[in-house]
Amino acid sequence: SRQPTHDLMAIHPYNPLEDPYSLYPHSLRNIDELCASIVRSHRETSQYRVEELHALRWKLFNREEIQAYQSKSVDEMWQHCAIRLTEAVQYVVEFAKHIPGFRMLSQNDQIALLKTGSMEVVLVRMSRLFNTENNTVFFDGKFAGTEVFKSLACGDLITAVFDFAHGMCALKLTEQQIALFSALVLINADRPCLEDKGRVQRVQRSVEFGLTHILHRDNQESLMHKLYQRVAVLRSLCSLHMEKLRWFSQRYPLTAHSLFPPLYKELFASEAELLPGTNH
Ligand SMILES: CCS(=O)(=O)c1ccc(CNC(=O)N2CC3(CCCC3)c3nc(-c4c(OC)ncnc4C4CC4)ccc32)cc1
Repeated sequence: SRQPTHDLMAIHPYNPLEDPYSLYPHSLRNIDELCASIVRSHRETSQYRVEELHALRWKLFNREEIQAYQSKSVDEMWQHCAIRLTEAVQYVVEFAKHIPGFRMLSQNDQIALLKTGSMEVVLVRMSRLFNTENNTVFFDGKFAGTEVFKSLACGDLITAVFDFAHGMCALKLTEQQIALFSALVLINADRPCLEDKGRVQRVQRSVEFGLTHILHRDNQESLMHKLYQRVAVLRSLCSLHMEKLRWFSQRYPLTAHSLFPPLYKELFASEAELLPGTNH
């Protein structure tokens, strides 16, 4: 039976006879072109190429550098991380803009999808920054273990992020599979506050078809089910993050509301907090 929370990965049976193009009136001639444009967009906006990360994988923070991170105050470290995360989200916004069909959606729906999906895509992409051999993540130019994030005072969240990344790395996804999976995480017709759900659904279906097409071609249809499960973990990770963010904003209101990068107000502030006139 279809579990309601996982309809994002509704299994779309691969039917080679069905011409995907006939289903989705896109400017693209066929499903290969759709996949190619999403993969190209992922490559151009992935912030770090896997080859670069591989070359840097043993560049670790030394004792002094770790000490420096750990002696930051909670709000200093959150602010420092916020800047890094905002950079990562901006690349995801660029990625979204080149997903065929995304720009055809209304401004409101584009913001609504990014508001709820950009953090999820950042987390999927973060799994590419992991070196599972020494349990470190590429952060601030070097590879960092969980101890670097101690002063964030949210060890459970960091542990959950590291665990999620290990789970993603275990799937050994190719860049093409990560590209299509990221697009599918973003284009989700069940996100709240969508004006034209039907239109988002059509774009979602074409991306779903692209992912099943790629997995069929790679002879890895079994991955779909595992990606299915990853989406559920992503959701819980993001709600844990929002919970920490609420805790942090209450404890350090000044930092959260004035120092967090403007993207915060754009993407994460609740409607009530949005400055008048910035409503889309
Ligand atoms: C989104 C733009 S925004 O609205 O302005 C915005 C909104 C919220 C925050 C506060 N959260 C935060 O800073 N977080 C949370 C998390 C850890 C849990 C989930 C992602 C994280 N991760 C990183 C990060 C990495 O950021 C690019 N890159 C590698 N590693 C890491 C750390 C292992 C977690 C760096 C900051 C960071 C900041 C900014």
